[in-house]
Amino acid sequence: MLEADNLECVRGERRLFAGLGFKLDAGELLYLQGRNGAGKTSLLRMIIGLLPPEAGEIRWKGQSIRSSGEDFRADLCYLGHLNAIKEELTPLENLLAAAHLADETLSEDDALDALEQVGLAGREDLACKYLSQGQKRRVALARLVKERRPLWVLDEPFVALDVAAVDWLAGIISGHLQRGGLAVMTTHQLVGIAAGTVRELKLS
Ligand SMILES: Nc1ncnc2c1ncn2[C@@H]1O[C@H](COP(=O)(O)OP(=O)(O)OP(=O)(O)O)[C@@H](O)[C@H]1O
Repeated sequence: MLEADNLECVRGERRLFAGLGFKLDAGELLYLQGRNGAGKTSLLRMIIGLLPPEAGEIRWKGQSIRSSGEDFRADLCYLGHLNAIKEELTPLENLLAAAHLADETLSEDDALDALEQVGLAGREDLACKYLSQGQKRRVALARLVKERRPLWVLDEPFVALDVAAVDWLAGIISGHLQRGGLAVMTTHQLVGIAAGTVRELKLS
């Protein structure tokens, strides 16, 4: 469903990678690995269509993501390494706003349920600026609880999470894969995620 052929990435003066390819089908997980600066985030940005490759092509359901545009974006959920939450808004407001921006329907009850699942019950109405780093990360990750778009692209999703939250997130990603979803993620910590197939791609 997601395929990349012969990708080349140049940032500034440096060629980060060339001739890179992969194939990912329903229920499969792709881990991107590599040292700091190897180009993992750059590759994720290519996959979501924000960074055009110097050469090569990425296809979703057989069609180039450059021509599938809106159809591709409707199937995509991207979580960056920054939390992309508004500090002045509460967790509940942030979650509802994120759903609205993504053109998704999310009821207040579902949002409250998601926040409870990420351990933020009792903090729903507190401005995010008063939350800890890990709690802010949990607000961002709460989006995934009700997320049913098939392709998840996650940049360092486990950063700042405690052991219990790492387990919780691994379970959420496993559930997505078991429903036939796909996930691409960067990580510096290999976390055990139950998946039909786990692929690893190392950028050097
Ligand atoms: N807009 C840009 N212009 C020039 N160089 C850039 C630009 N964006 C990124 N780079 C460079 O590209 C390289 C790869 O960056 P990238 O963020 O993709 O690495 P990464 O593998 O995700 O690293 P990390 O593990 O530290 O998050 C870095 O050397 C970075 O400085």
